Amino acid sequence: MEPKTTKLELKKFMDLVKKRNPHEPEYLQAVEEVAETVVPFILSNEIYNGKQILTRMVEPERVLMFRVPWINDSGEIIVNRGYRIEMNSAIGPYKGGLRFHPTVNLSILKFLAFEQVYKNALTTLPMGGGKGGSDFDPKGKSDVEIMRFCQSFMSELFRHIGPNTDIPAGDIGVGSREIGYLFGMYKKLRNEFTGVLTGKGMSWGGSLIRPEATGYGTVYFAQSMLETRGDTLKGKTITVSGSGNVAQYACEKATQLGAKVVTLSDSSGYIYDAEGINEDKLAFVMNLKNNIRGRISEYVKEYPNATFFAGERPWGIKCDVAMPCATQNEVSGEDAKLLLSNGCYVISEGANMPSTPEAVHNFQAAKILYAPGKASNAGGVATSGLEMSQNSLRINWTRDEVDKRLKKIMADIHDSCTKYGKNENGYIDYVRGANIAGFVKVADAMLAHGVV
Ligand SMILES: NC(=O)C1=CN([C@@H]2O[C@H](COP(=O)(O)OP(=O)(O)OC[C@H]3O[C@@H](n4cnc5c(N)ncnc54)[C@H](O)[C@@H]3O)[C@@H](O)[C@H]2O)C=CC1
Ligand SMILES: O=C(O)CCC(=O)C(=O)O
Repeated sequence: MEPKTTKLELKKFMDLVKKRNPHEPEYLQAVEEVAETVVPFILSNEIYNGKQILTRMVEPERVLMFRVPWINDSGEIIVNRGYRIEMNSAIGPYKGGLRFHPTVNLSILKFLAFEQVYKNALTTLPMGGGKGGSDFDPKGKSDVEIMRFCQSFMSELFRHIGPNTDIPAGDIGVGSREIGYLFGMYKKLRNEFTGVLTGKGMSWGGSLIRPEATGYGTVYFAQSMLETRGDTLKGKTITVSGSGNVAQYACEKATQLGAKVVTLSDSSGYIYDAEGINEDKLAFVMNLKNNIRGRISEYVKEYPNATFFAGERPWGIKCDVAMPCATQNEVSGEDAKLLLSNGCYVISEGANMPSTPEAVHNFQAAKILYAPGKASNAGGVATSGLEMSQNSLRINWTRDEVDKRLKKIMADIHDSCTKYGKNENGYIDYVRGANIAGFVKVADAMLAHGVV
């Protein structure tokens, strides 16, 4: 018997999602942004209509929530909460990062996991979507505390993941140090050496260019957008937010391509360096953030020509291109107006969902080149996919080989966005393009698999 089909309606659909996910504002925001473009597409494409595909997609395949007890350096027992959202495995094993940050909750991880499903589909690689993490705050913790926490976290997570099941990686607060501790514990518990995590160190299964990939990819995507207008990054002034992994390598690649990056930030404020953050200054920031783990305000002590603005975000600084690379909802509607009034005409998001719906609306209404994170920051997870391929083949590609593949993937994502997002007047709606291209790939697989 054929299942009974029910026609999709945006309002009814969103009412249902809101009812099922109360108190999850970030998740509802991410779903609504996709539904606004995908529902009309479903309604005009008979094969998807009535199959409840979107209704199935917004229900995670599995949500894991667990206790993470550990002992701090003062001998106290601390209890954090761990999560893994296994969102969708239609096109491959669950894949996506782990976030350690005090703000982590179910809403944030579900929004990230949902975005990851679409993003991973865009990469053209066989990866489903997932995300996880903990409300653990790595700030101010000793190295040994970080290790103990990671070991406790993995002592539960290990039974749910595997190289063909679910492959976590880094995100905010999880870098190469944490991946090392997590991998060590997984290896001990399972007694096997496999590519169960990506972002690994080079001597134990990592890929060249993975640390750089998200930031580089965001810049490559900006380049592709500029090309549609016969333009390049050379000579452009860029504002970047964040000063972590994504921000650092966005700054590096943009500078290599002849642009001038004038800002970086962290949760305490931003620095403005009108002369540009060149290679030497970036090396200072990398040491400050990756080794010393200090605040971005230290920058102005080393480079007194720069200014630190406490508690502010960098969107009031005049620029041609903005790359938000810190966190979700860091660009408000008002920030967007400010960027536009100062002449900014390219936004390439390195972070996940950094622009509020009002900001996205303002960018699109002004017909500037605006790329949502699920397209422009997909280079990180794509290179994780390349790390998985190298692990399976038991080989290591050269830096040039991985970078060449990353560039091609980012160009292909740009093509997919253009295919589904180009309006009759020639304007490319990258939000619609990314959402529909991602949806089609996952939906086709779900249709083939039946109602499961
Ligand atoms: N690491 C990766 O490969 C990928 C990361 N992303 C996204 O990029 C963004 C940055 O991640 P990473 O650079 O990996 O993390 P990170 O931990 O290396 O750096 C995070 C940066 O954001 C800043 N930040 C965090 N919360 C903030 C807040 N509330 N206000 C202002 N600044 C804040 C931190 O100070 C830090 O500079 C996140 O949205 C993440 O989801 C997206 C794709 C891949
Ligand atoms: O490399 C990965 O698997 C995860 C990257 C990630 O978390 C993201 O794309 O947001």
